Amino acid sequence: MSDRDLEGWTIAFDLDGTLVDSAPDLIGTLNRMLVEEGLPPVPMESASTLIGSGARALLVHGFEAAGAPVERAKSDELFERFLVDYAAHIADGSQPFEGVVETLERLTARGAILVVATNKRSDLSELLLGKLDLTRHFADIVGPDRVSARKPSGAHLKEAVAIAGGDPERAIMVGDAAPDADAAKDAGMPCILTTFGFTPTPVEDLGGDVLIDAFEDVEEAIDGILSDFYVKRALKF
Ligand SMILES: O=C(O)COP(=O)(O)O
Ligand SMILES: [Mg+2]
Repeated sequence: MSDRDLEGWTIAFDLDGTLVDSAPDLIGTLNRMLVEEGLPPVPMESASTLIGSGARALLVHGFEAAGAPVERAKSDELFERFLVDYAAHIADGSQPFEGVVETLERLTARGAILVVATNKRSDLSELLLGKLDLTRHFADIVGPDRVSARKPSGAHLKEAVAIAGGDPERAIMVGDAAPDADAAKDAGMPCILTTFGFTPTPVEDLGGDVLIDAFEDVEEAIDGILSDFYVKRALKF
């Protein structure tokens, strides 16, 4: 096996719940919004049912969880306040999951292109990854505002891979929730799912190809997917 055996392959990573445990700051901002509205905060454990589809969805589901009218959560004014507060606290408590830096370094050394495909707005994703010193690992950071349709649409993944200079036919998705698994299916990409992320549906039921309990296991999962790919291709000839 050559040292750069992942040359020509792109790995697309989801952000929240895959690369970064961003629950403390997302739920922190949500709770400040709830308290300002005279509503009870939600417990940190509710992160898994609230995070995954972007900030607007987080606000709506958070207000629902607090028993408040969702109309209020949908207001632009509240959404703007949420974004300002979150940007100011984006890396107060958020941390990369264990093994992220080492694993991304190894994948890059093996020649893979790495890209972020997230439903978190691009500017906030850049801010968070910058503060955690993770930006240097990625060819690009692609939020929903930079593509024609967000996850669960496969367009998000295919366009993110292309923006990063990769080939969508030779790409693998790594995520933690239904929007990731569904987008991968829609794009025809193999999908690796973390079991330590945020998903209201049990991760076993999302239809991922491989589940990983630790971030560093992503490398072995990629190797398994690639060997299947090359075996199938060999059988076709
Ligand atoms: O912030 C969110 O709700 C979603 O972000 P993700 O797509 O990186 O999980
Ligand atoms: Mg996620």
